Amino acid sequence: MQLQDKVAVVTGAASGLGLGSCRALAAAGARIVGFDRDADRLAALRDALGEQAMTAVVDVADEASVKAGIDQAMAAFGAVHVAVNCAGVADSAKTVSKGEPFPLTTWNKVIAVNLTGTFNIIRFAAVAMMRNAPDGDTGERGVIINTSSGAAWQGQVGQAAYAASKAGVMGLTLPVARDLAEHGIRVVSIAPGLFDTAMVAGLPPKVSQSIVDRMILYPNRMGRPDEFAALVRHIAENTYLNATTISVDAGARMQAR
Ligand SMILES: CC(=O)CC(=O)SCCNC(=O)CCNC(=O)[C@H](O)C(C)(C)COP(=O)(O)OP(=O)(O)OC[C@H]1O[C@@H](n2cnc3c(N)ncnc32)[C@H](O)[C@@H]1OP(=O)(O)O
Ligand SMILES: NC(=O)C1=CN([C@@H]2O[C@H](COP(=O)(O)OP(=O)(O)OC[C@H]3O[C@@H](n4cnc5c(N)ncnc54)[C@H](O)[C@@H]3O)[C@@H](O)[C@H]2O)C=CC1
Repeated sequence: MQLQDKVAVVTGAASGLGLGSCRALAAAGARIVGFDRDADRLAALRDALGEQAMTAVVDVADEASVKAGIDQAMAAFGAVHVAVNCAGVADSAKTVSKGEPFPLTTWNKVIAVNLTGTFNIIRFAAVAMMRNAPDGDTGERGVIINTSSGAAWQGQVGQAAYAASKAGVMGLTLPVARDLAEHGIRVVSIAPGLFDTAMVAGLPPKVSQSIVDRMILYPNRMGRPDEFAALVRHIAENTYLNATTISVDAGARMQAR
């Protein structure tokens, strides 16, 4: 899809990989609709991108909030062509810790944001995309890009909920792509390794340091949000990519710890 003057909804837009995606898609000429639950940092995004962007405080886990956000995007820009799911949380705990079972509140939160939240955006964005006229050459109406994680295959100690949520994102990619193919809507997920964002800054330093020291092949460093965003842009622009999950991880392979 040519991104010039298209409309891209990005969740988790106030930080990290979502913010990087907003910048990259804006640089390609798209108008940006940034969703996040963090109102203050969304204002910074709007200030940075000016009239090319609008933002809305949206909780992706909440159906009514997502519907209202997509309605706002339609009212402001008249269409949705691209949806990028980056909102996510990484709360971790061991399955049993100090004799106590994994807190179900943590499980429910991680699944609600990472998995249900992704599907909420998919559902409402797809309805909006179906209103687009098909591209004259390709028949394309839209593209949905999800963020899974290397943890979907290789979750570490403490990542049961997170890994399950990200495996869920990977798992829904093919059936949703099949559901939406007849409408000219593609669905592709990205499985990042370790990227330098607020989420990773929140991990115990021992955890992130041991990944950088021992588990990343080459280049031996964390990824930068612009390196993730370059892949988002490529997926949006390359109409032949569909129904798959692409790793961007410098060859990282997680050990137990
Ligand atoms: C964000 C992405 O999408 C990409 C990724 O997933 S990259 C992978 C990110 N990994 C994680 O998020 C791991 C999550 N797990 C954890 O943070 C921790 O395991 C936990 C907080 C859940 C439990 O930690 P804990 O209660 O200290 O567990 P415990 O078994 O007692 O730990 C023993 C030791 O191993 C260390 N350890 C635990 N998990 C570790 C890990 N994954 N890597 C390195 N060291 C680890 C602990 O720091 C502790 O060290 P000390 O004894 O020196 O304090
Ligand atoms: N940073 C990394 O190494 C990796 C990140 N990921 C995934 O990439 C995505 C982006 O993560 P980062 O940019 O690293 O994290 P981040 O913490 O920098 O950004 C996540 C954003 O999501 C927002 N958010 C959280 N819950 C929300 C909700 N319910 N509704 C709306 N917004 C919400 C936060 O406010 C924040 O702005 C997440 O899905 C994460 O799981 C996957 C693999 C690796």
